[in-house]
Amino acid sequence: MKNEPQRTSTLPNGNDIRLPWHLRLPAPLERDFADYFRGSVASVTPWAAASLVALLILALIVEYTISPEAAAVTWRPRLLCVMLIVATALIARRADWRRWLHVSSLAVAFAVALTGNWMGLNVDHAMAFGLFLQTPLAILMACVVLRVPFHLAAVSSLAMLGILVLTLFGSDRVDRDLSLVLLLLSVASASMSLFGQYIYERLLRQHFLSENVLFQHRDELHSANRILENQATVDGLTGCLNRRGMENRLDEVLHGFGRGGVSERITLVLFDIDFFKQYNDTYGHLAGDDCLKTVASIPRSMAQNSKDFVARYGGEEFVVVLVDTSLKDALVFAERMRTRIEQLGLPHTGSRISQVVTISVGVASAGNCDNDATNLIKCADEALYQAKGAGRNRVAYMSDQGRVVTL
Ligand SMILES: Nc1nc2c(ncn2[C@@H]2O[C@H](COP(=O)(O)OP(=O)(O)OP(=O)(O)O)[C@@H](O)[C@H]2O)c(=O)[nH]1
Repeated sequence: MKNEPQRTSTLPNGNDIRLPWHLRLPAPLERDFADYFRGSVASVTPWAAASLVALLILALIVEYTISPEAAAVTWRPRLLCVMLIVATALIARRADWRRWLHVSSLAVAFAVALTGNWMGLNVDHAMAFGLFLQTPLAILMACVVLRVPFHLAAVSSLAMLGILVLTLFGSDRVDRDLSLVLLLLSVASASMSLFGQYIYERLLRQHFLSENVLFQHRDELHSANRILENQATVDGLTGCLNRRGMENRLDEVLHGFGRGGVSERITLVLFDIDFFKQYNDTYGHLAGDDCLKTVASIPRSMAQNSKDFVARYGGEEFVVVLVDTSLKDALVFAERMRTRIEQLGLPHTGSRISQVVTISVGVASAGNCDNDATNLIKCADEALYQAKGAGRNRVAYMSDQGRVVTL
């Protein structure tokens, strides 16, 4: 047996699209489709209008060639129809007028149909009977050329056929048999054009639905990508950026600010929990995880600028990047963060320098470290190493002269 490919998406694909016979879609989709339909019609309306105008002018030339007297009667209604067609073409060009497009197209169709009937009764020539056939022509035009929606075209066709019946059978001028032939011809061409319009609209709706499904698939894919990207750059335990996320963001801010020429105002604060190995050994790994979460929450609550960010650089090492901050302000930040973590009073009996959890901090400014991410981290790491060496639970920084100073 042939293996069917496994479907992972819950969204429908092209084969799942089934339209009801009446073609109506659920309300919100139907509204979107109406806009989509008008948009697709608007692009062809000027061409349709041009061909209709050409047709009417040709009809007038033919009428004039056959009978100049007849043309003297028909040119005015023809001109009225041309004016309406031009108005419709203009409506199609303006997006804010397009809601009138179908109304205007129907007005054109009715004008051509009714003037045909009127001319049929008033032109005193054998060809006058042919003018009654303008009624099906108008239906055809409304349905196919100007692409009026099927339900509107169907109702209008019925109305126009009703008018044709009244005109033909209400006048003594037209022979009964001829009236019947004209009516049957009209019904036949109206049915054909309506059928064509039904098929066209069905295909258009199916195309619209396929596109809709495609957009939904695209959105689903985008949000899946966003989730994956988030998972790839965020640390699951603390909710801070992970190392990869940090490197991306740091490059971004360094380059972004570099363009503005102020990347020296980016400072990097690197800190590490003192004797964390002993913390794990004393309280267990789970308690160690809780400790990491609590400690990380302090710089996160302190970072003010929306571009600042906190990242977990390694096991119990964190980075805070302060954007548009001088080294002096960053040192104030670092010292305050160190104090607040100490003041949390998280018991740490395994620490050799305190009874509570403390951190050591290294600070470096991009201005002092070549405005480069790798160098900036290296400078901060050097400062952190010195802070550890100087007894831990303190802040050290890389000075302008490239020397590490411990506070
Ligand atoms: N609970 C927990 N522990 C972790 C995690 N990641 C790393 N660690 C632990 O963090 C400890 C880091 O130990 P060290 O690098 O020796 O650092 P330290 O004990 O803090 O020593 P100093 O930095 O010199 O004060 C190791 O014991 C790791 O197992 C984690 O996600 N959860």
